[in-house]
Amino acid sequence: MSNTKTLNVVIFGIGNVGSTLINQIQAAKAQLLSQQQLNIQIPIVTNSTLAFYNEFGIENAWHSNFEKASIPYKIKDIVDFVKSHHFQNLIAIDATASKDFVQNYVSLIENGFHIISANKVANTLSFEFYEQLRLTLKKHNKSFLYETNVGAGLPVIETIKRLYDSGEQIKKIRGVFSGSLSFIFNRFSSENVLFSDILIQAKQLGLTEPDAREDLSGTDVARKLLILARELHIKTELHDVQIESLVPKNLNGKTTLHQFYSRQKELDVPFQERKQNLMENQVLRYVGELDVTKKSLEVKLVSEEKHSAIGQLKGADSVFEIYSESYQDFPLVIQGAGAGKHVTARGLFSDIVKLSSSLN
Ligand SMILES: NC(=O)C1=CN([C@@H]2O[C@H](COP(=O)(O)OP(=O)(O)OC[C@H]3O[C@@H](n4cnc5c(N)ncnc54)[C@H](O)[C@@H]3O)[C@@H](O)[C@H]2O)C=CC1
Ligand SMILES: N[C@@H](CC=O)C(=O)O
Repeated sequence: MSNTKTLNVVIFGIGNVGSTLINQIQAAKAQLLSQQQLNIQIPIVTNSTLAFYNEFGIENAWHSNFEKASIPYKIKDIVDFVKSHHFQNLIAIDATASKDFVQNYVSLIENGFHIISANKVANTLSFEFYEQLRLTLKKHNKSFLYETNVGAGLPVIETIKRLYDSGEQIKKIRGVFSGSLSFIFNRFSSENVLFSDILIQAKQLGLTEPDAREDLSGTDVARKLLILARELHIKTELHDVQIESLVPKNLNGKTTLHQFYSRQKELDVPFQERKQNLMENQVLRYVGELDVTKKSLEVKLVSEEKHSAIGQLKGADSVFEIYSESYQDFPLVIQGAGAGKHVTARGLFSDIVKLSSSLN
C-alpha cells in the first residue's frame, strides 16, 4: 500500500498571492512527493467569477488554461465537482480580499473543506461570527489556519498562541504591523521623494491591499491588532480600535477606488508638511499597539527616533515586539518582510504542510 498522502487544494483568488502560491506548489511537487510523501493536487482555481477545473490537478500552464477554459461558477458548483470525484483531504485557500467570500466558509466546512486564509476579514467580523465559525469547525472536525493574516510569512500568530497556551502573561505587543506602510515611511522619511510616487511603487510591488485605502486608513493594521487580541482571548471588535487614518477626508470611502488612484497626488502636501515637522533625529513610522492590561488597541503615525529598533526598519519589514512576564525589559522580537506575494504565498504553503500532518 502506498504511503503517499494526497491533498486536494482549491484556490479562491488568483491575484498576486494566489498565483504565486500555485507556482510555488507546482515547483515543489517532486520534492514534496519524494521527501514527505505528500501529493498536493489543485483541481480547481477561481477568480471572483470564473473557475477552471481539472480533475487530475492543474498543470504548469494553468494560467493560459484558465484564460482559455474557465467558466462562471457558484460555490455549489465547486462542492458538486469535488463530491462527484470523491476527493478527500479538501482544503479551500482564501487568497481573496473579499468581504463577501467569507460568507462561504460555513458551507465549505459543512461540505468537508478545511480553510486556510490570507484574507483577514473572517477573523475581524463580529465576535459572534468569530465564535460561530469556530463552533462550526469543531462540529465538523475541520481546521482553520491563518498565519498569513498577521505579518505575512512571519510566525507571529503561532508564537503568540504558543506563549498564551503555555501560560505566559503577554502584556503588550507593539510594532510596525504593515509591510506596505513600513516600505512607504521607511523611504519617505529618508529620501527626497513624493509620497504619491512611493505609494504607487508599493502597489506595483504587491505590498498594498487591492484597495490601498485599506492600508492608508489604518484598517488593515487595525485588523491585525484585533486578530492578535482575539488570539489572547480578548473579546473585542474592529470598532474598538483607536485608528489614526492617513486618508484625507476629501479622498475617503466616498470616492471610488479609481478616483482615489487618479487623485493620489493630493496626499503629497499633507505628508510633506508632516515630514518637515520632524526633528533631525526622527523618522515617521505607522505603529500599532495592543496593551493587554488596559485592553486598548491603537494604530497611529508617530515620530520615532532614527536609532530605535522601529526607527531603523528597512524595506517592507514589519516588526512585532512582544512584552510578557518572561520578556519584560527586552521584548521577544519578530522581524522580517511583512508583505509581498512571495513571503505571503510561502506562509500559506507552510499552513498547508502544517495541516497535512493532521490528515490521513
Ligand atoms: N499582498 C500581501 O503582501 C499580503 C496579502 N494578504 C492578503 O492576501 C489576500 C490577497 O491579496 P493579493 O493577492 O495581494 O490581492 P489581489 O487583488 O492581487 O488578488 C485578489 C484575487 O481575489 C479574487 N477575488 C476577489 N473576490 C473573489 C471572490 N469572491 N471569489 C474568488 N476570488 C475573488 C480577485 O479576482 C483576485 O484574483 C488579501 O486578503 C490580502 O489582505 C495577506 C498578507 C500579505
Ligand atoms: N497590505 C498588507 C499586506 C499584508 O497583510 C500590508 O501592507 O501589511
